[in-house]
Amino acid sequence: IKSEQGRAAQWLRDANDRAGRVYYNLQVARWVYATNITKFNGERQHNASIMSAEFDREAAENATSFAWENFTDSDLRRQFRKISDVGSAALLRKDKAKYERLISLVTKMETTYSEGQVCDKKGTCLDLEPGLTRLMATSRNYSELLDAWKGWRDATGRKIRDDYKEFVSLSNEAAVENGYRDTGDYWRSWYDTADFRDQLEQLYEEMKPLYLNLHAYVKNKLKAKYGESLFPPSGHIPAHLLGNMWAQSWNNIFDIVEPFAGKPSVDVTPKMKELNYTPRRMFNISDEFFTSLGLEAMPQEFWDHSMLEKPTDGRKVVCHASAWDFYNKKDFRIKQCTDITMDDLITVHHEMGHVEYYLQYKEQPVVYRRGANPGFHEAVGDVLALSVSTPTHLKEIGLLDNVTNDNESVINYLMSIALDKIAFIPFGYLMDQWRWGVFNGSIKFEEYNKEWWKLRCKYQGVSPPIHRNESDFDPGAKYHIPANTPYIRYFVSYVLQFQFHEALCNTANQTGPLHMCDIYRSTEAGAKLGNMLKLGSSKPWPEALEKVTGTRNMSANAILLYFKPLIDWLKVQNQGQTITWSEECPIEYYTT
Ligand SMILES: CC(=O)N[C@@H](CC(=O)O)C(=O)NC[C@H](CC1(C(=O)N[C@@H](Cc2ccc(O)cc2)C(=O)O)CCCC1)C(=O)O
Ligand SMILES: [Zn+2]
Repeated sequence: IKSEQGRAAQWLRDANDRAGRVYYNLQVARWVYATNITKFNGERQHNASIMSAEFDREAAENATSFAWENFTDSDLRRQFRKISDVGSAALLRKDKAKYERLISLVTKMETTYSEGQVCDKKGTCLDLEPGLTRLMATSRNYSELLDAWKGWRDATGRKIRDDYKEFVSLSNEAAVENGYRDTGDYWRSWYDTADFRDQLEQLYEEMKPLYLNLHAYVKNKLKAKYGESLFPPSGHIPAHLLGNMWAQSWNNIFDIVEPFAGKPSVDVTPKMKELNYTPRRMFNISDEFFTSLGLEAMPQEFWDHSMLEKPTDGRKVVCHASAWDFYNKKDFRIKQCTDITMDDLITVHHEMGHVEYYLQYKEQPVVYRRGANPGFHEAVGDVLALSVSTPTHLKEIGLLDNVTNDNESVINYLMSIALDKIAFIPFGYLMDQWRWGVFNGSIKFEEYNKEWWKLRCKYQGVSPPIHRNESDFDPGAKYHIPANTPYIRYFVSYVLQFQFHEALCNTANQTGPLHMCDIYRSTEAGAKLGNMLKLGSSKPWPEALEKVTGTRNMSANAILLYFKPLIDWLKVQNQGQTITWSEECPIEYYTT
């Protein structure tokens, strides 16, 4: 068995090298398409996807010539197990035409989404970025918001409803061919956790009281702003009033909900514009934070080849921000239609967190160049952003003139962070509850939209501001559905990032309250984080988590500790109020 293991190890080294070259070509073709949407580039991307899938399938087939399950070397076994899981490429073995249809459906849906526009009566058309995003963030006109909200869903979700139905059946066929019950079963396998769904439910329940209190407080402020009569008696908040196209983060309505007026503003967007910030400068700030921790700087190729702004030469691009690993240990990029806002400064850190992970695990075999689980990959940048967002840090980089940390300022600050992090929790949870239901057949095509709104009303406490029916397809108006990008990773990340933040703050000897911690320039914290990132997916994720936090379990304790002062304050604010809503959506699904 020894010599066979030796032979297998050699085969693995070759397979990983070949994989690197194949994935490089795939990423280049995908990048060219995403930064210049044309028919030709679409076909080129399609062909590269086929070649990459053929490679994966063939590698999996060749792996079966080794009795790897009996190997004594656990690392060899782990690599073979990962190489044997080919994902949707399993459909190639059964029916190549079906596989081609599957990937062309995803490209078609994602392109429809990326080209979506809303045009007003005068014929001025807005893209999602920056036009509609800015409108949803800054307009305080109920019907203007409603037109944008409805128009976006008409321009995207409605158009891909039948494509999505076909996609679901092909995706499930591939999952079954790959040895899973359905696509959701396959996606959850990446967490390698038997009671994963129960753990998620438990975490949601632990954070629910904080969300209920935030929801009640924000609803009261919105009623004062827009008028009680526009809110359904069921207790839901109309989904278009929360400063975001999907009501998934509410930080853009801070001015409406601000607890204490007259304090130094925590929204540094005006200051960024006043200082003539450029996207490049935003990326330099983020890069400097990473190097202050002793982590890797963005390489020169990153600055040479990234797309940091929406092109002005007429090219159609996928504006949805993304980070790219080209699997050649040299080429790493970000594509972002960066707007000069605090929101986008946070996103810059989020995307650069992905690239830092790529840089830290680039010496791993290709098969391990992944997050310990997908939630880890989503948490890296957000951990640093928690430090960057503190008033003391914003002052240090010149985005805040003065810092006051009396109790009222602390509540204002925690509110601004809660509007992003707590508001997101139910949305991050429900996105894949819907999709897993669609994939396992419990949500039928005829009730896609009804079931979507059931989850939105139940978990988020938001309701549709106008009547919806089954020719609408509102999940399709959220990027990750047409782009077929799983979402539970973000819910997991929002839990993990506070566990990482707490652990790294301790390592950085930050003794104050957790919400004021800034790990900037702590090379000890950076080393602890970097050593975990270097693992990639070479070890089970509880082991990676333990390396940073000392525990092997996800826990909501860190996020609850972080927001403790706000929780106490909100409970006082909401005394005597009903902080829940009826589980069902408002009967008529619309406001009179
Ligand atoms: C080649 C490729 O696909 N690469 C992957 C990375 C990888 O897998 O290696 C990738 O770049 N994915 C894109 C995706 C983009 C964003 C996103 O979609 N965010 C969620 C949820 C959220 C929102 C706010 C926030 O602060 C954190 C999360 C949303 O917008 O709903 C948009 C803005 C932020 C992150 C991303 O970066 O996760
Ligand atoms: Zn991400």
